[in-house]
Amino acid sequence: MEVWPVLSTVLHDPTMFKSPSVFNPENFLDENGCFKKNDAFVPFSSGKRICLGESLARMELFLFFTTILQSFQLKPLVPPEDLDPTPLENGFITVAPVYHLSVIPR
Ligand code: HEM
Repeated sequence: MEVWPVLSTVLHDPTMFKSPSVFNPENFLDENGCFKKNDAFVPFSSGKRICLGESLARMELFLFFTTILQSFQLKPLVPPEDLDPTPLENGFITVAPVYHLSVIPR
């Protein structure tokens, strides 16, 4: 028997996330605006087949984004309220929409 784990059902669980279908940092904040660990956030899976590269990926993402944010100011070309971050579906996976940014050295 084959078991296919479908992480998207866990990552979109309405009982675990305030707004599971939209990008909302409040999904990870408590009532005081402090970071709150959510056990349902398992993008690297869990158990025996958990991602072997999790700590490398987390380190890379941290270094990548902190380096960019320390060195540049990022500005959208349109008012932020006009941006729609809803992921695009291609029938198999969802992908982030394309954005154009102005990248200004600090
Ligand atoms: C943001 C980046 C990444 C995400 C979200 C991610 C996510 C995942 C997920 C969900 C699985 C489990 C797939 C399953 O259910 O079988 C997995 C497996 C795996 N990942 Fe990643 N991964 C990332 C980056 C990396 C990197 C950087 C490496 C290595 C340098 C890596 C190496 C692996 C390996 C070897 C497995 C297979 C583990 C096994 O089946 O025993 N991943 N990853």
